[in-house]
Amino acid sequence: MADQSKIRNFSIIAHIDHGKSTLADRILEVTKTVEQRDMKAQLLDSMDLERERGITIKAQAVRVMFDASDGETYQLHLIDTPGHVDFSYEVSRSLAACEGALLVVDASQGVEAQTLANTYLAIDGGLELVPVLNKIDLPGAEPERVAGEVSELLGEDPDDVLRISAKTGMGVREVLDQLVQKVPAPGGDPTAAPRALIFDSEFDQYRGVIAYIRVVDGTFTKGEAIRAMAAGTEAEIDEIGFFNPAMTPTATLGPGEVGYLITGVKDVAMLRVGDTLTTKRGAATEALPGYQDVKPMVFCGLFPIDSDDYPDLRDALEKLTLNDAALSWEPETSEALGFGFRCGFLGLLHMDIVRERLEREYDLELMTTMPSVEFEVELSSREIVPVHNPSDMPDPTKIREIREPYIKASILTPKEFVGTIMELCQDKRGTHAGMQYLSADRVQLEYDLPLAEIVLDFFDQLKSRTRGYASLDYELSGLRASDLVKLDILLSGDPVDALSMVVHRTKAHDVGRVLAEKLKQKIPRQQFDVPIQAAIGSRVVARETVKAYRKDVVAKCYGGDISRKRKLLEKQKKGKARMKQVGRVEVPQEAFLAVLELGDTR
Ligand SMILES: Nc1nc2c(ncn2[C@@H]2O[C@H](COP(=O)(O)OP(=O)(O)OP(=O)(O)O)[C@@H](O)[C@H]2O)c(=O)[nH]1
Repeated sequence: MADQSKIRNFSIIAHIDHGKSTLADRILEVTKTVEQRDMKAQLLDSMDLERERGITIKAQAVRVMFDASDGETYQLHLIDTPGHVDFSYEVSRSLAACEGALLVVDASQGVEAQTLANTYLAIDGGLELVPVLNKIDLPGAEPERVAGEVSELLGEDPDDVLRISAKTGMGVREVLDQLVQKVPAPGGDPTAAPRALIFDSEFDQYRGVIAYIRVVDGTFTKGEAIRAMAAGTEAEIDEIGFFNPAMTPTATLGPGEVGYLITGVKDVAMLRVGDTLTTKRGAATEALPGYQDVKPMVFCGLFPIDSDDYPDLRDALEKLTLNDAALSWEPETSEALGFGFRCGFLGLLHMDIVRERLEREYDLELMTTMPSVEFEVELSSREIVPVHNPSDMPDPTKIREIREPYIKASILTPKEFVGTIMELCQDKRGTHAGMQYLSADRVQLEYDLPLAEIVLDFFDQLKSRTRGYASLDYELSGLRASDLVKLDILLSGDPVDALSMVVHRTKAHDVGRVLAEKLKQKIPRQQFDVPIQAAIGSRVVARETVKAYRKDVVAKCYGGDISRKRKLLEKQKKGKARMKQVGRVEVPQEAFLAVLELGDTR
């Protein structure tokens, strides 16, 4: 068994694009875990989608052997963490599997919102941090300034902060040397009842669920019967091993070691991230801390364009759920769109990824309705009902109170943009909750904001107002009562359920007006006039008309936007326009997402 004192478990944490994957690749090279010629760029990002989007979705864990300059050989486990706020629970579990973390900061950018959020997570988890300035090969690098920011954050001497280039490999060895000195060896009792943390789990078509584990106490051996303490799942270990970076079976994993475990279990929900594994014989009685059921935050309807595809969509969702415990769905029937599913996601990015996988891997053509959050509605009868579909909103006369989820947002920005960001936050019903200077030029703003506003277009607007310089991180802070109303859209006099939305009363008029205008641009001319109305209850607040088709009108001109969220819309333009017959009216997919563009004109 491995010498526990020579094990080091660490993650790399960084803001998106600061070079985490590149540094991980260099570490594999420096330690000769992979030969340079075998090195595929960004080996750790295994899914195609990830590589294409350039973001890390799944945590991975690689064992590397490092001959340090102190003459000792260390067994390092590098645990890669997801880089997006949607997956923050997975990040927290990956960090819980480590004693230390490399904090990578782009020397040409500086500390960003996610750098801060991850740093706080790591500090809360008691991790030892090794800060690193990356990309010093760039002409625009400002290592002195950024070292100052890092030292503000961690209290380090700025001169001790390593300066490296993950691209050229410069300084990477020194990083590992500093790491083995600073980060403590894992504690853990080899004789205690066995416990291991599942920090990630994924479904493999051939092998079933692969659980990524960090052994805390005792040992786990092939053939042994195990139990997941929160889920109650019982199974036998078919294979246990580590990543080198290929899966390498071994006989046992002991305290402090990181690896994988295969049991034949076929559903990731049975071996969930955050759960504690123990052995059936000599079982531990106390689970490791920090288990949480992840809850979906954002919901939307997914409907097949061709209603014959409904069973295929169900199959595809069932398969995806095997691999994604955070994805939830239930059948939904819409008068406008027919049979489909109401799906719940961790956030907008998660939603985008799932939708894309359904279309790409399962070859489905889908209509997506606008994203919504989950409201809590207290009826006059005091009964409390969750509502995550605007069309399910109860009759207003029966409602005592509607509560909506709020977030605490942390925004990092150069100080010149503070004014415009405050304006944006106020427009999004935010309340100011604090402001600090991180350095002479960089400011951290804190706001309490309704999640519903963030879900729509907050992030895009933040980026465009600050030319990409501001960064955002947030966490859920609870529910608050709000004066919300349901806004209905009627086409040719018929309400279209899939276009309903829940908005704040003070904004209902403006939103109704802009939405009607947007829909007018999106809905192509038909053989007859199509009146578009926005209404609160029976009160019409806005009206537009799509005039009947005339011969000289050739095609619709679709507006163009370039942000990530609107790629959703972009994509439609490339292929044939997706249309759905709603009553007498042909409605394109874009119309159902028109609400995402509201912010442009508001
Ligand atoms: N010039 C230079 N570019 C670098 C360096 N390290 C990374 N990059 C580039 O920066 C970009 C982002 O690097 P990644 O390693 O993908 O960043 P990441 O932090 O893993 O990003 P996510 O996985 O999206 O969180 C890539 O284009 C890299 O080639 C460096 O030291 N110097």
